[in-house]
Amino acid sequence: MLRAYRSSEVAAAERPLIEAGVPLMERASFAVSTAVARELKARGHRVAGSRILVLAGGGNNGGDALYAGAYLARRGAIVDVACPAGNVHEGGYAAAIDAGCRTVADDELATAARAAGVWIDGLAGIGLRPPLRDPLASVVAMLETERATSPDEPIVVAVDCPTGIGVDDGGVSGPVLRATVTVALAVAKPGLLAPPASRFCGRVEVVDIGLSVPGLPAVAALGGSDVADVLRVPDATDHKYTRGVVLLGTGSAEYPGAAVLTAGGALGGGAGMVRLDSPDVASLVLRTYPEVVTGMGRAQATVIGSGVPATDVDRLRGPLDRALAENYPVVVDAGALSLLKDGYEDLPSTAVLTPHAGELAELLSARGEGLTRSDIEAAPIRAVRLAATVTGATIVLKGGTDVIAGPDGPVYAQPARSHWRATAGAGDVYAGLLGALLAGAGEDLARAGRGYGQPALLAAAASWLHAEAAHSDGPIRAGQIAERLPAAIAQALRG
Ligand SMILES: NC(=O)C1=CN([C@@H]2O[C@H](COP(=O)(O)OP(=O)(O)OC[C@H]3O[C@@H](n4cnc5c(N)ncnc54)[C@H](OP(=O)(O)O)[C@@H]3O)[C@@H](O)[C@H]2O)[C@@H](O)CC1
Ligand SMILES: Nc1ncnc2c1ncn2[C@@H]1O[C@H](COP(=O)(O)OP(=O)(O)O)[C@@H](O)[C@H]1O
Ligand SMILES: [K+]
Repeated sequence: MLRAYRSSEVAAAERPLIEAGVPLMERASFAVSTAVARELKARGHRVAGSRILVLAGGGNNGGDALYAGAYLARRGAIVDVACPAGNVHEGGYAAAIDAGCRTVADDELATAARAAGVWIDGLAGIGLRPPLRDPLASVVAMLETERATSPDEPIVVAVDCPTGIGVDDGGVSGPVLRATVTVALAVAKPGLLAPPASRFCGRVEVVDIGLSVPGLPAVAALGGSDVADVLRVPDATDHKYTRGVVLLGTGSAEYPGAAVLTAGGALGGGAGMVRLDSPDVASLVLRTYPEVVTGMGRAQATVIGSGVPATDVDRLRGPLDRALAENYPVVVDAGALSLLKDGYEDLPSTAVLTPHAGELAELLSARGEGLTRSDIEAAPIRAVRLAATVTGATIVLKGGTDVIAGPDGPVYAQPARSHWRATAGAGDVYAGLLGALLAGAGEDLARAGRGYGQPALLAAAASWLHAEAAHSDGPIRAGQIAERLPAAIAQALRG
């Protein structure tokens, strides 16, 4: 699991170590130099003879970059050092010069940037309060133009974070120096995991510098082994009912395929049984999935709304109210979200809403919170937190990175592995899959009651599996994502 902590929490954890003389900057800069060497090696280059540009701001982030430049110069790299902020970390600068680095004047920076195969971004780290001001804003804009027009893209190694991102809120409010790899010191930061800032980070590597941050992370991203920990694996005592029954109120005469796709998601996600309560589309679903049982009956999780137009959602009130009354999890997707615009004031966290940004904007505005779709896309962490607080429910904001929050606990940010996933029906598969994971835990969730963080964790696990199943180098259909879910589960369990 990648755990991200806010800059104030990192700074507070760092303070006693620095006072005790623990050489954090030495460790951080060594880790950065190692990451640079590894990037060069991966492209068939050696450190010795490589041209490297250190971009150093006036704070400790610049210090890290300068000491890293010194290490690399000692290994034979040709290292240029640019300090465009007007001030510089003195110890780092002295070390760099001592190791043979060359200082680049401001008017030589573009030429030095073009000549270098690697840029080390130490302009600003967790001390940055965005948006970036001049002169750094102009420097970053110039470097981005340089990169866009250069025939050989440089490897950009960001120290702690790409300069310019909203480290704590994941926002992007001005120029950002896009990274190839971000070397996160000690822990990740929210902006490294959550969009839109995370889109500027490249690969995120967290390096151990002997600093741990206490408490729950603000944002987390599950990996395969975390998913394995929350999956319910059947044993010799299980049968179809104990594994979890998913009831689907999905699909309609207008959108019949959504019922097929949610059923595929639920079956592929390991439901013990899938029941379908959508008579209009039952024969179509049975043709693809004869395993599905039609009609009402007991279920440990309910999925409603995928492929159900607003004109037809009233029939879903019954299954929704029943799930809420019995405290069983319910996934409220697509058309069924419109039911929540009126009433349903205080939902439990076992109600999991799966809007895309447009649907979330509508839901929030019905609840008196005037956020537009673009406000939500610009600040998804804030939007899901707000929606979870206002509704009481667990929110899955679907997109290139799924951003998930319950009324308490961390926000989860689960990235797609391939953007070919953005295809019609992929969300239906997700809803069914999530139904299966919730059904597996349904009895426990029903007993645990309100405010319980597990639904968000299960939704994050569903996002990981969905991303894995949708991983593709070319176009993929939603039905194929459903078919690949069993392999994704097997992969998580293999570790
Ligand atoms: N945590 C750890 O474990 C360790 C942390 N370490 C490192 O310390 C870093 C944090 O260092 P930090 O606190 O000195 O701040 P930093 O990121 O260099 O930024 C401050 C500079 O940015 C500037 N600046 C600010 N806002 C700006 C704006 N809008 N536009 C333009 N400029 C702006 C600000 O200028 P000022 O506002 O003061 O004029 C100042 O010059 C951290 O990310 C990591 O790399 C490691 O060395 C050791 C272990
Ligand atoms: N840019 C993107 N890259 C990868 N996945 C995406 C992107 N945008 C959306 N997705 C995913 O595609 C799915 C789309 O769901 P949704 O909008 O509900 O579509 P539908 O209703 O057609 O199924 C979601 O699982 C979402 O996470
Ligand atoms: K940086």
